Amino acid sequence: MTGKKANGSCNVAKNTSNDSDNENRNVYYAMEKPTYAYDDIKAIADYLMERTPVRPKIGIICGSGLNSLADSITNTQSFDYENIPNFPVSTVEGHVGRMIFGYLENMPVMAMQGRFHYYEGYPLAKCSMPVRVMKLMGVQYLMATNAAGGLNPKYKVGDIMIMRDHINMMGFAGNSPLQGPNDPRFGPRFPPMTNAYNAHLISVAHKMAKEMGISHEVHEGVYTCLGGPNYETVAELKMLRILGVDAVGMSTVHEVITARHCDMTVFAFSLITNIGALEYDSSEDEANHEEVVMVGKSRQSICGQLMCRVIKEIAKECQTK
Ligand SMILES: O=P(O)(O)O[C@H]1O[C@H](CO)[C@@H](O)[C@H]1O
Ligand SMILES: Nc1nc2[nH]cnc2c(=O)[nH]1
Repeated sequence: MTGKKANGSCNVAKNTSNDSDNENRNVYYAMEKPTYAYDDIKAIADYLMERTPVRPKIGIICGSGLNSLADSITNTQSFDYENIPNFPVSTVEGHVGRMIFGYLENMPVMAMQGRFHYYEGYPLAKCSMPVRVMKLMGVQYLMATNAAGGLNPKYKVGDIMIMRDHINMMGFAGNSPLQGPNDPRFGPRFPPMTNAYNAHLISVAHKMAKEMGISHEVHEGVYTCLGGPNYETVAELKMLRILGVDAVGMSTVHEVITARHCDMTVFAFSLITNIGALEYDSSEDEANHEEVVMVGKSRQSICGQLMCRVIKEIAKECQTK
């Protein structure tokens, strides 16, 4: 099954016409609602569960240009974000704006083709709200991907950085997806982040990279998320490097915090789509989103293979449990 037709009922939307007035209203509506209470999120999860028989164990978030990570999913059913009541909409090129349900390596999965970013105007809690929808649908593992600028001098464009850790720069400034009243049905008020990224899955990913013969282009490092949408200045990049950042982007950290808060196991990686310019005269090195999306598209097959192999290992482990 593919798409809205197979689903039959996922066209039950706030707006059924797609003229630009309605589109604008949808965007406005999605931005208007600043936070989601447990019941709001449960209503979204219920809406989806009433329309798909898939009970996902793994949630995937596709980064910029990485939509086709979801292409290997079989028996798919998809829901455009704009047709899911109270769901935000994707406004960034390279983010399709669709939730796919189906099976990967025999594991039931749901995949977001398109995520939400702070710079789009959404508060962090809203950016990562879909992670809580995943949780309420039964997801135990979050696999997040992103496009990022490389800061570690060993990294080259097209390399993959398995996320070992992150530095929550936006958190330093008092901005967190967990800000506001805590609902203990999701998790504790003060969740630890020491082991945010699952060490076992990191070692599985290295093993898989070795089997694929791509170990030389797969690294392990520290990611940071800045608010964007502008890319960094030279001074900012130099500072981030001193702080121990290997790759910089505008996403993922809030999703991971939200996932760990509700006790999901997290695996994440960055595709290095550009190299952060540490010199003023290197104008040809200036980051641009077209290049980011293009590199994403050119490397999505290899990223997809790595992800599928990690999922295959999770599937094996789930069978023996
Ligand atoms: O993190 P993802 O969504 O992959 O996208 C990254 O690429 C975009 C900038 O080119 C930003 O949105 C940044 O976060
Ligand atoms: N902040 C940031 N996000 C990115 N996403 C892809 N490349 C970059 C980058 O260089 N900086």
